[in-house]
Amino acid sequence: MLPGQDDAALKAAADGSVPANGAAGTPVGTQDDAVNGAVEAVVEGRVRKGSVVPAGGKTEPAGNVNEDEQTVFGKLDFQPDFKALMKGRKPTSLRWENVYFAVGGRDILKRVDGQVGHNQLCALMGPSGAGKSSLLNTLAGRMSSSKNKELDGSMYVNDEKVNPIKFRRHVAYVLQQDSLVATATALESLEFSARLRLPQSTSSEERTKLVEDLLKSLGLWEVKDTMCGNEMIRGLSGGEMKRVSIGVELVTNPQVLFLDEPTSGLDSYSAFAVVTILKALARSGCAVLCTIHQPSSEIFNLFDKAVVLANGRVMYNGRVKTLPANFERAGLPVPPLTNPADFVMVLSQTKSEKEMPCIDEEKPDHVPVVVSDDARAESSMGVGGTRDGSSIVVPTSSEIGAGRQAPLGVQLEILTIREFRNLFRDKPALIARFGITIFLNVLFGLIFLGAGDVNASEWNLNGHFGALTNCFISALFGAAQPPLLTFPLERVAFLREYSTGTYSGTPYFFSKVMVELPLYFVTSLVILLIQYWMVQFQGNFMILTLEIFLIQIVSASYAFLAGALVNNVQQAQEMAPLIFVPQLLFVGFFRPLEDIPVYIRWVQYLCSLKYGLNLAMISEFGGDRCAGDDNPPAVQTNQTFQCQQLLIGNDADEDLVGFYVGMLIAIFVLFRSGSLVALIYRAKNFTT
Ligand SMILES: Nc1ncnc2c1ncn2[C@@H]1O[C@H](COP(=O)(O)OP(=O)(O)OP(=O)(O)O)[C@@H](O)[C@H]1O
Repeated sequence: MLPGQDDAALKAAADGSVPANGAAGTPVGTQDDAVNGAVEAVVEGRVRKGSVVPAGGKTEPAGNVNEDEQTVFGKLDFQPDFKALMKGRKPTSLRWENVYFAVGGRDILKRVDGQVGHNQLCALMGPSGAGKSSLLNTLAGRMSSSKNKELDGSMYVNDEKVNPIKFRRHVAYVLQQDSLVATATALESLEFSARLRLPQSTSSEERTKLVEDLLKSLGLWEVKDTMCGNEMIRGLSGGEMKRVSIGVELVTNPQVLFLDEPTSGLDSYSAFAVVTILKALARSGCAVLCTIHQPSSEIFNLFDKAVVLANGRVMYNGRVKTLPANFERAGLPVPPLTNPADFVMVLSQTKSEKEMPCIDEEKPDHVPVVVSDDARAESSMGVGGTRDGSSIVVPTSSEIGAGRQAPLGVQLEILTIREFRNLFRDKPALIARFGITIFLNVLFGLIFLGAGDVNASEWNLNGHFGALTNCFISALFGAAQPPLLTFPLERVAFLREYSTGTYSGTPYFFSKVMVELPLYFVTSLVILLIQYWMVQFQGNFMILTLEIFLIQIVSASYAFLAGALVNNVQQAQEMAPLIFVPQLLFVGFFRPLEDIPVYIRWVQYLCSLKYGLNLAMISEFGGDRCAGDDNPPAVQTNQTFQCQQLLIGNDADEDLVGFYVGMLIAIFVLFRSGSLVALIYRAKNFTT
């Protein structure tokens, strides 16, 4: 048995109350209607003894696809087969009734009903703004809570009323935008998901087998070692990426799969491959509902049924095969040689609300006619009962992100491995990071060449001090840039993984810290290795390196907090002045701190540059380090005096080294904690 399978489902399979999925292996689309009907009756009889399945919500026969599908695309060059994944699982049907959603008093979903029958693949269609994503998100338990949103309705799984939020762990949701880690291969992406989302009792052999089966069924075996890629890293094609996104969600063996426009942006063959996979999944027992825009007739015909929304109402709810006949009966025949999908989309966009048909095959006595607005509202209200019976409730913060999770230590280990892999594989970012650091520091070294040589006759304190402050200020600026973008760049992937309970925020956050600390140490070393001898600094090499390291990690803390508070890269970049400008203003160079109004002076305690520079000045100009061994005693005394005056003038007290270090550590802890809280709070309160 594969992990994640339900004991009750296995028991039901054993006692014959459900079909042994895939055992029949009946190819879809090859039977004539009589055979189809017979197979359906058999399957239906075994699955739902004594229950009446409405016409549109028919059970489809289980089995494989791709065996005899007659399409212009021919057959796929791989066999999507999810029987092993869904083995023992009772086929799932999904039904929703009376679903109502309003925002700010505006009705978005006006009490809609629909159903995905056993083994069915259902398309959710409609023009932009019709309410497709709202319905999908509602059923997936992903609707956000807020004062101005009203949500109501009922959802049933295998005819049992469920709360979509409580049912979330059995649901997989594939977003329109692929949110995969660019440097992870297809295999690693699935392994990551399997390692963190499968029960910890799953053996590594079971996990490996599951991931391999999935890669083969998704047609990804040949490209399993290719990185997902992004704009900078060449990787998988769009269709392959989409299949990886589906695979990442399938590892949990979901009962219901929702997809938001899985074919968007794909060429027709890739779209065909994706929908064929979805059909195979449906045939294996998973209820599949996906929004889709303008499918070609080839792809539309792969769907078993369609739910078409227009202006938040159901315009069509029934089988794809019978769609033309149903519209003809409603007096709206599909013109010859017209793709029925195009026809319904045009209809939904051109008819006024009053003229809009309301065809629902699932109503036992449905009469597909154009009904008046009032009558339609009434009939829809009548189906789902009253609001008292609503099972759709808004998730609370604690419910979002909650789910089956590996222990924190395992999460941290796996996330840290992924971070390190990401660091080393993202060569352009690594080269840019170190390339720019080396270039700039060589430039600084040349500009301040020999400025710290206290034995030279042309030594002057201003140049020496300028070299030191420039070294620290540039280290601060350089360190803040990458982390400022870290969270915004990874936000979509993080939210997907967090909302599916793959991991929690704390290990994610600490995995970043684990990678960042050694990285900043190496960067600090590179900075000083270049500048120390070019400038001829006088302080202890290792102490100066540690001070640069400290100022870098504190500076990164501000950037992490800013990054955790924004939604995208652009907003993050706009936050940059907020990090840098106060640092410069509260260092005391432009206006002595005691002259800054007292009610704003406290900001100095949050600015790390001041403490970092005080430490650097003490290391570089403290004691008799400015004297110069080769200088005559008078010059030694003079230079030492100048340096002591510099320390006094800048409030750098050699007795307060511990305080400065403590303040830097305190700022580090404060801002890191702040960014962790912000990250988790925003992720918990984020819903689509
Ligand atoms: N949280 C929300 N706040 C405000 N308006 C919303 C919210 N969710 C949905 N809407 C509005 O509801 C309407 C339906 O949106 P929805 O995203 O469900 O449509 P859709 O059919 O999926 O459209 P598309 O195909 O363009 O994605 C839109 O006008 C949208 O602006």
